[in-house]
Amino acid sequence: MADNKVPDISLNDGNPIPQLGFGVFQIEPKDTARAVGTALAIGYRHIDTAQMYGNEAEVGQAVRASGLDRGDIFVTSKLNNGFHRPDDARKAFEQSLRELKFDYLDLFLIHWPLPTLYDGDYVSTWKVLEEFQRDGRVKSIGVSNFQVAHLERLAAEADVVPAVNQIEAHPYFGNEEVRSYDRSHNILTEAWSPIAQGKVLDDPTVVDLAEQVGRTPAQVVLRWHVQRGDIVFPKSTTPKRIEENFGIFDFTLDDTAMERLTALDKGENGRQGPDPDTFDYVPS
Ligand SMILES: NC(=O)C1=CN([C@@H]2O[C@H](COP(=O)(O)OP(=O)(O)OC[C@H]3O[C@@H](n4cnc5c(N)ncnc54)[C@H](OP(=O)(O)O)[C@@H]3O)[C@@H](O)[C@H]2O)C=CC1
Ligand SMILES: O=C(O)C(=O)[C@@H](O)[C@H](O)C(=O)CO
Repeated sequence: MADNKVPDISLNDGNPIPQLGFGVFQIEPKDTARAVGTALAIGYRHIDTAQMYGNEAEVGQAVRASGLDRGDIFVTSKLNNGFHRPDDARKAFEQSLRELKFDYLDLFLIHWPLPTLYDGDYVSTWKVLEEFQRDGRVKSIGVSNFQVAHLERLAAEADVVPAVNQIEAHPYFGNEEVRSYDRSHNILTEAWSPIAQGKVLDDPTVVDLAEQVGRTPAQVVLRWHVQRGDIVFPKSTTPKRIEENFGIFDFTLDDTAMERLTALDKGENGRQGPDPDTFDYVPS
């Protein structure tokens, strides 16, 4: 059997990103260092956190406790929704570095475009991320939950093309229009909720394919994502599942299997999370 080795993908700025990472949304701060420590011990080298998750400090703690070099672990965080105004974004970014106790981040994202807030202005926010990249405190910058219209505005008004766009994607919501824009503009798609928070795992097609290839439903779905070329970072606090989700680079799905999973797409009805065109949540 082939070795299970996580490949790096080159971002449009030349920096490498491991194609599989570990997501920490909805992991309580008290459980985060243990979960991230388990992931790092298994071999994950990419962690996806956010200011909104309230667990950056514990992610930083787990990185230091791992004994690994900081430079060997790719860490992403995201600007929280209350901080789109340039001065607020500067302060919030500095707070992330303080929480993590890092002197740089590998990737920093605008978490949501919030087109109905801040007079629809995410461009001035983006220009502040360009500033962080220029001064070396973040290696790569990107966006999350940006729809095609939002990306088109950045293309027209900003200097740097986002390295990634982190969007909801899984077999029930392929998000192909945004993925297709990303692909044709050299923006790497990161698929959030890659197993739809577990909701796709008992789908009869997924179960059937898992039996055919002798893998688990989660492994089959995660493998579908990586064969589409996207980045994934499934979340789990269960050590056995953290290990299971890591084992996706030593088998392949054939074209028929890929097509059967793609055909599960329910369009907008398959979306599990908020619609980025209307989402306006700002933490109090
Ligand atoms: N940019 C954005 O707006 C968003 C980004 N994200 C990012 O994407 C990451 C992943 O998405 P997330 O929403 O957490 O959902 P996922 O699709 O990763 O699913 C996580 C859920 O699935 C369960 N699970 C994990 N692995 C398995 C398995 N092998 N078998 C069965 N069940 C399993 C987990 O349970 P348990 O923990 O109990 O094992 C948890 O309930 C987040 O952690 C975050 O980093 C997510 C949402 C929005
Ligand atoms: O997990 C994230 O990154 C999110 O943005 C979500 O928490 C999102 O805000 C949501 O699901 C709100 O219901």
